[in-house]
This record gives sequence, C-alpha cells and structure tokens, in this order.
Amino acid sequence: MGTRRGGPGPTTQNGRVRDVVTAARRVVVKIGSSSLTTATGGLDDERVDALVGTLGALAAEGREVVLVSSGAIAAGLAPLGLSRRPRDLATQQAAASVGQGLLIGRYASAFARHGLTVGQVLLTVDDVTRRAHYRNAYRTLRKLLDLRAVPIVNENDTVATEEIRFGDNDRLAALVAALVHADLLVLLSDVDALWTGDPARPGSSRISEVHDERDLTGVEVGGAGRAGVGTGGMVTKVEAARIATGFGIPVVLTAAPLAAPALAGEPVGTLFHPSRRRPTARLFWLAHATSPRGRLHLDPGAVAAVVDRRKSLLPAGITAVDGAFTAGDPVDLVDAGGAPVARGLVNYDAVELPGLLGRSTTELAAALGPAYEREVVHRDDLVLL
Ligand SMILES: Nc1ncnc2c1ncn2[C@@H]1O[C@H](COP(=O)(O)OP(=O)(O)O)[C@@H](O)[C@H]1O
Ligand SMILES: N[C@@H](CCC(=O)OP(=O)(O)O)C(=O)O
Repeated sequence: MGTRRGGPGPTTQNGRVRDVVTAARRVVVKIGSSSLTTATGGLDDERVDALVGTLGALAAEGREVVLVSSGAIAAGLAPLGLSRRPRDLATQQAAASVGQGLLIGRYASAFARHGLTVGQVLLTVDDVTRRAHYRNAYRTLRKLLDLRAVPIVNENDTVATEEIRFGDNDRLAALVAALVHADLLVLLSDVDALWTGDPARPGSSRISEVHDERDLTGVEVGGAGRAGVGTGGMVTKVEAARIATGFGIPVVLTAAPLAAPALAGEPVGTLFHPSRRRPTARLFWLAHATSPRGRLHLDPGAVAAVVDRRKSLLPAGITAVDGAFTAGDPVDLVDAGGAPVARGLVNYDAVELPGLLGRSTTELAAALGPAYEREVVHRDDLVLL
C-alpha cells in the first residue's frame, strides 16, 4: 500500500470529501502554542478568534467539540517579563499559572460571542490512569458536552512534576479523544501536513494519507519548529496519531488556518486512518498514559497465566518486587529476563508484598486474614504490552 504524497502545490490531492470527517459527531481539536501566539510570544487575538469562529460553526451544526489548547506557558511569558520559554520546571509552572488564566479568559469571551460557554478542564496523568479519577474526568467532560458547553483541556502544568507530566499536549489530546470516545481528532499546528522530511528542506513533500506504519517508513520526523514556542515538534504529533488511530479514531493533522476546510472534510493536511477497533478505554490509557511506579518480577508460570490465559496475578507467581509504589499505582509485570509483559494497577503497597511472595492466597488468608486473599493485580486492571 503506498502513501499518496502531494507535490508542493495546495494540499488538495484528490478533491474527495473525507467521509470519516464529515460523519464525526464528537470531535477533539488540539491547537499548539505556535498557532496561538505572536512572534514575541503573547496570545494572538486574531488567531484565537479565527479558531473559535471555526469551532463555533461546528457546534452550531450540532456537533460536540472538545478543545485541547496549549499556550498557557507562552501566554504567561510576557506578563512575567520573560522573553522565551524557560527551561526550568518551576518557572514554566509559574508562567503556566499566569498564562492559563489569560488563555481561558480569552477563549471564554471569544466563545461567548458565538453563544457558547466554556469549561476549563486541567488534567494530570493520574486523572486518566487511576480508576476513580478516570471516571471522574470522563463524567465531567460528558456532562459539559451534555450541557452544550465546550470543554477546554490543558495539562495541569502548575502541579504536574517532571515525573508525572504528559509533557506534550499532542499525547494528552489523543488520550482525551480516547476518554470521550471521540469520532475524530484534529491536530492543528504551524505546519500544513506531515511532510516526508523537514518542510523547509528542498525535496520534502506533503503526505496526504497514512494508512498504517508502512506509510511512515522513511519519513523524517523532526522536533519543534519555531524556537522556544512549541514543544514536541512532529514526533509527538505522529505519536499522538498512533495512539488515537490505535484506539479506532481517525486523525487529521493540519495548520490552524486550515481548520475550517479540514473540519468540512476537504482533503487538506494528513489523514491518519484508524488502525484497529476500539479497545477498552481505561486499559488503553493504562498502557499509553502511565509511567510505571515499580516492577513485579514473574516466574514463567505466572507469565503464562497472565499473558496466555488472561488470569489475575497472584502472589505465588511473583519472585521479586522493585519500586516504591502504593496500592492503586501502575506497575509493570516483567518476565524472568526483565522484559515487561503487562502493565496493571497493583492492589498492595510495595512494602506489603515481600512477605506475601510465593505463597498461595488460601495460605495467606488463613495466616493474615481474608483481605490477603485478593489478587496482586486483578485481570480487569491488566493490559498486555
Ligand atoms: N516531517 C515533518 N513534517 C512536518 N513538520 C515537521 C516534520 N519534521 C519536523 N517538523 C516541524 O514540526 C513543527 C511543528 O511542531 P511544534 O512546533 O511543536 O508545533 P505545535 O506548537 O503546533 O505543537 C513544524 O513547524 C515543523 O518545522
Ligand atoms: N501545557 C503546555 C503546552 C505544552 C505543549 O504540548 O505545547 P505544544 O507543543 O505547543 O502543543 C502549555 O499550555 O503551555
């Protein structure tokens, strides 16, 4: 199967309207910092208004819109007298704290002109991996949509520390699309499509459709464009497209000024086709959104039980434990060679486990009480890697 690649002209390769786009009822749109800010880093009112105009028209058609917007850090720079994106986390968090308020205020007044109310939703990794938080985030987003409000999502930058951050909103957008069961994810950037290589380099050309991994073979995917504004570059967008399409959600990647034609199904930008049917939303997030807090080493019998027979993990099959996790944390299950075979939410604190290893649940219940009959990781909380 070949990739259809466009030449250097306008990005309308075959003139056909994209049905997966026009049929989408619930749409997640992600916009990057570089598409919302001026060259000096402040919020660009015209660009905000243009985006809101397009999304307002979508909502007027009865379609549901979730906006994932970057730009908090960029919007906070000038008010704090900073000229470029700071490197240290604390200053980034301070800038995000100042900028997020400005950003949401700007959106609130722009959407109000289209008769729409916005709801701010700031998420951390825990919100999408811990079962109680996950349900909560889903419920809130669903309720906002039911009430015809536009959820505006960003990472909760002011509290997200280095180790628990998403770090880029492309991945966050893919995970939000999975969370709300979106029909379409649109990634808006400062580049009009995925190109075969750095768009500034002669010889690179646009890619109009990606059907599967093979279409990405040989594509040079680089880092952020405008220095000091965007974060992940094309790498995180392609990764986000992989996550969303792996969840059964088509993705359109294009430039912010092309949002309206892209959402009308015109063949602009790059369309990534879904690669599979939807897996269970929460487990999908567990695999893609979490960083494991520890490792459980399994004997071969436990690997076979978990991987081949899809059983819960019991203490008897665990040979060793690493990490300082507490019950409810994500942990990796690794085989005798240390290779991860599954990820799951553990039911015990790390300090409790050494005393339980190698013992049967019946023996543990008799010695320690019925609470110790529980699985170390329940099969409903396990995803194979
Ligand atoms: N193969 C590629 N195709 C398109 N753009 C690319 C590619 N490789 C690197 N880029 C760069 O990625 C940039 C977009 O990423 P980024 O600046 O992080 O945007 P955003 O702020 O929208 O997230 C583009 O401006 C482009 O210079
Ligand atoms: N949460 C950060 C955005 C991080 C991010 O992914 O930025 P970008 O690459 O511009 O989409 C902020 O609001 O500044």
